[in-house]
Amino acid sequence: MSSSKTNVNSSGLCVKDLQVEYNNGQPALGKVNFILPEHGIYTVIGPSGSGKSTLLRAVAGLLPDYAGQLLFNGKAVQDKETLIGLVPQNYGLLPWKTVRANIRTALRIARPAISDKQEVESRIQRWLTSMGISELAGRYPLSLSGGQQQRVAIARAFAIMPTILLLDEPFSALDAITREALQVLFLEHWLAHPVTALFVTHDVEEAILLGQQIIILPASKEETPDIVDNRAVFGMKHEDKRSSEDFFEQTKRIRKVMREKW
Ligand SMILES: Nc1ncnc2c1ncn2[C@@H]1O[C@H](COP(=O)(O)OP(=O)(O)OP(=O)(O)O)[C@@H](O)[C@H]1O
Repeated sequence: MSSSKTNVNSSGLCVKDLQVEYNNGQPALGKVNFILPEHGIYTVIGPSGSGKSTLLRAVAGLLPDYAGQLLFNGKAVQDKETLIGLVPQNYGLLPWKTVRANIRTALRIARPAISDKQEVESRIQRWLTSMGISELAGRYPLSLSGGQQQRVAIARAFAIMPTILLLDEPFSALDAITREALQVLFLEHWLAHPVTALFVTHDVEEAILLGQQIIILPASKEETPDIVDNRAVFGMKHEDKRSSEDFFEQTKRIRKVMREKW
């Protein structure tokens, strides 16, 4: 997508001419432009080292330095009003706190205005129930399976109601069956509570199943990312996606870009 099309006044997350170099002066992320509309979800794929995590770190406000602009509804994403939720690959749970306390701590930090204890507890309970893990509330993260820990991480991310939800390969450490179950669960929750989301994955199928648009980062920092419109597949019933002609066509389209640019 060319930078001229990236209008900084658009609503949603506007990434304009974003480029990142770490201290060593090597480019970590080539020039990226896109607009993720509010309540939209885009997936990001790219080869190892192409800058997927760097892109998320920049949006999360974790990088002191970058070139370009990062705006949400016209304001800098670092603005206090923009609450960022992050679901990392390694779940990011506090091992010394129970499942319930993990979510409670996140709420206390991210949503200090919700001070009513009962409201906090009922919100935690609601999310634990909807992620199918209420019986795990008193357990510690390290006593849980990877899939269970990731359910907790997702419950926690949705519970704080972030302005932007960033997911960094959240399912890549899981076995195929658990992964597919969590894809369905995540999508159901996202459809019910469509938070503006950027979802990084290594997996082409996952990118097609979960993104309205798919941002494909190239291996070379000199090249422009490709952005593939995936609304046709995204709009289907989840169980029909994989067997559809559109899904097959998208797979071919993305693999072609991978052959040329990875
Ligand atoms: N803290 C850092 N300091 C210096 N260079 C870094 C740092 N973090 C990442 N890089 C470099 O920036 C580039 C992009 O890294 P990044 O982790 O964003 O890629 P990625 O696409 O997420 O890779 P992977 O799929 O392997 O996780 C790589 O060349 C990496 O070596």
